[in-house]
Amino acid sequence: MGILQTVRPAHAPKTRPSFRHRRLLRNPRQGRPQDLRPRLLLPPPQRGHLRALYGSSDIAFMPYGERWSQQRKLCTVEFFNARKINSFKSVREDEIVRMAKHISSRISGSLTVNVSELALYFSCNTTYRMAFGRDIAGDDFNVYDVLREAQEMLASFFMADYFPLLGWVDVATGKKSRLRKSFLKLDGIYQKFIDRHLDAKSRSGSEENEDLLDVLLRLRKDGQLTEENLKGILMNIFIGGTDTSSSVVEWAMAELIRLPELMKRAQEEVRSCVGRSKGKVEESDLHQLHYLKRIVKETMRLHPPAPLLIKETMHPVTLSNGYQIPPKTMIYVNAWAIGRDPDAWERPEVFDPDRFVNMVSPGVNSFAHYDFKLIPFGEGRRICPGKNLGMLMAEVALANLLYSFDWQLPPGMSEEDVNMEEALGFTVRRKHALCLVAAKFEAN
Ligand code: HEM
Repeated sequence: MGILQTVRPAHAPKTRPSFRHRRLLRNPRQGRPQDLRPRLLLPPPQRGHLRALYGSSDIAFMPYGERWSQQRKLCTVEFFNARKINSFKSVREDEIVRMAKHISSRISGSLTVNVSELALYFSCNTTYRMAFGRDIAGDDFNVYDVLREAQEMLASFFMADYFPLLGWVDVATGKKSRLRKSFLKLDGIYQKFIDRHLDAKSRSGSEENEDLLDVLLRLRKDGQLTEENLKGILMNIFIGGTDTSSSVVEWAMAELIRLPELMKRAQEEVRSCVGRSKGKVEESDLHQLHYLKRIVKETMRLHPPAPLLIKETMHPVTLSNGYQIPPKTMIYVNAWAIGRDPDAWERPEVFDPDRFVNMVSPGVNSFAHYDFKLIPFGEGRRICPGKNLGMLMAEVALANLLYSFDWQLPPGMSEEDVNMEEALGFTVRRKHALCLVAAKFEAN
């Protein structure tokens, strides 16, 4: 996740109405900008434990500046672009087929489907294949566990982040060594693939067929990236790109199973637009699925995968109510609270995808029109560069779940029983896995 970002300085010319900045910086649950200050009089956290990873040489944790800007531009040109994302279309399609097969096997065994796990596997497998060009199933380590542990450590409370002089507490409680061990495991995986890629003589093919690691290795060879940059960027792709899109799918399914009318409408849309003969929803079908797209947006309003955006002021900032923020202040922007703010949204607690009908968005996946009320991908210079890929993975997975299967709650459970508690973490996943009964949809 992006850590550092400028907030427009007080003396800068206004390019947008100032209330937008106020909205961004306000915690609606508390109602006053002052409440953004950490509770219990804690000083602002430095999140040093995060920056220590690869010496902040990745994109997400690198401080704002010329180097960050060059590195981000390089990655955008090389792989966060439509052509490259499209070159992995067949990988995503394969993984959709694998997901459907898994569900069918659960149906024939009269077993429930763990939708949360399934969504995570889909995004992990897809990311793994895009990054390393090989199937996750062929490897002897459990990537899911390694990633889960790393994500947990990232979200943990470290004393040194708040009180640098008390860093010994993290050492004494064993947290620091757990963090190190967990990242050494991830590092071991990256190194293994780097070695394999360097060994493989056959990997001198065209740029068109390069996986993401090929691209990174080429950039390293050209002197545009260091080894640390390379591993840091791999970490961003795995930590930033897997949990996030899968959380959208599990929350969307949880909302829909509680509102069968909405589920039915979404299924009718996808089935009638795509037609039965096709057998699956392809990425090229997504542009017709307007209701599904509204469901995804509504899901991200209520359940933004990255609920807290961390920013740092570079200049003194004065809010329109006179509140001053000094430079070098860490600011948490609470995207979760903004999405539920009654001043911003009518009946914010209701899951209503149709609220977006009259909020015409200028681009297919653009959120810019929503006046900073919907910021699941952040905003500004550090807006998520994987936004289009993340949306694509979430939409195609959800569309296929709705197209091929009918879904029900397990026997004895009613809509009110669906537990919507959130787990603590860097990304907001469900506390309790969503387990549902699937049935293969057969057209009459
Ligand atoms: C639904 C899916 C996703 C969501 C909701 C999401 C959300 C976010 C958010 C909120 C930020 C921080 C933005 C800010 O500070 O203003 C971010 C940054 C970032 N994301 Fe994503 N993300 C998603 C998918 C992805 C994917 C698929 C990738 C890569 C493959 C990715 C890579 C990154 C990177 C590298 C950054 C750091 C950008 C920087 O600091 O310049 N994300 N993401």
